[in-house]
Amino acid sequence: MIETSVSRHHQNFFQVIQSYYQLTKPRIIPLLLITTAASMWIASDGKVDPVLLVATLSGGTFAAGAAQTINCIYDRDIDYDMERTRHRPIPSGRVQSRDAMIFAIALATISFTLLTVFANLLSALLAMSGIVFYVGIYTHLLKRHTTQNIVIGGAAGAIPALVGWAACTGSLSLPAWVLFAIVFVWTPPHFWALALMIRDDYAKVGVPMLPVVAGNTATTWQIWLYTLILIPTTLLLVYPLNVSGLFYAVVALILGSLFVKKAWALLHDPSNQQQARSLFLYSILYMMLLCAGMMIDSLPITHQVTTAVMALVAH
Ligand code: HEM
Ligand SMILES: CC(C)=CCC/C(C)=C/CC/C(C)=C/COP(=O)(O)OP(=O)(O)O
Repeated sequence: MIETSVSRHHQNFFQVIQSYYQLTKPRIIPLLLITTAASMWIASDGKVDPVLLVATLSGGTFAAGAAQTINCIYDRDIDYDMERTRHRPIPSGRVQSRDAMIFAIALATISFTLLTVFANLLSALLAMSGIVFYVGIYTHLLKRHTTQNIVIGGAAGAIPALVGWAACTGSLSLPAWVLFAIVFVWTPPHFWALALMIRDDYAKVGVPMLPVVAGNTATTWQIWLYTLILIPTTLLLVYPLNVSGLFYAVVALILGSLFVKKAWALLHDPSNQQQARSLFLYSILYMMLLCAGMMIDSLPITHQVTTAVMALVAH
């Protein structure tokens, strides 16, 4: 079908490496890793074993790379038709589907091995379930069939937080599920803000992304509602769970207020591409800084400083 063998034969070694690298959609992976790291920091009270950290983040990287590669194979038809995705390695003919599948299986195998050997079986199985969920549930079952595709599919992107927790503790307790919920609730505003900007691309290939089916106004309402749920969800770590403290609470509230402000502006101007773009970019910065806030908060020194400051204020 779309695959051509033209360009494949004209690539030098580095271009081949680059093509395989691109299959993993590498720009998204760092943020997935930041959520994993934040989870690990909280799970181990700010004292993460460096070997475990490196092994878990590597395992997470390979699993996410495998998931994205299989997604690239599955979606090659629509990727070819959309401007934004046309130049990906498979639709542009630089990598064959069969080779990409071998690459994905290799990545998944390395991931499973790393996580089982250096962390534990639970974290390895969770990472594999992330691949299965992203490919089987999101890409296959939902993406082309329902406007709720990314809401339910967003669970895949929230699994790395569980992987981090499991790697440190060997189990999944309540805080792990709150971290999962934070990424889960964050995903709809993150993605729909972008979908507002590239609505026509999705419409062209018949992917029923919310703005395509329900329109801009309905989408900004949904973004607004998820944003309102997101803020209290982030605070569950402070109360009632008490695994994060004052520093994180302040960070979460400041970052959250800005999110609400941007979602509110978009709600009142649903067709403003600039606002949508601003919210999309901010969603990424938000998740980075929120996770950084969790990590800093979990450090013993932060606990000492905030306790001292509280004591001063109380006097
Ligand atoms: C079902 C859930 C999600 C969908 C459908 C989605 C979709 C997208 C899309 C289409 C892009 C634009 C990428 C491009 O231009 O090639 C994007 C960008 C991005 N996404 Fe998501 N995303 C989801 C969840 C997540 C999650 C869970 C994370 C990490 C925690 C994440 C992190 C990012 C980042 C960091 C970018 C910016 C990449 C860049 O610099 O271009 N996304 N997302
Ligand atoms: C633990 C583990 C392995 C988890 C996997 C999590 C994972 C890969 C999440 C990615 C979410 C994401 C960026 C979807 C892109 O959607 P899309 O495919 O619709 O984007 P596109 O339109 O750019 O193709």
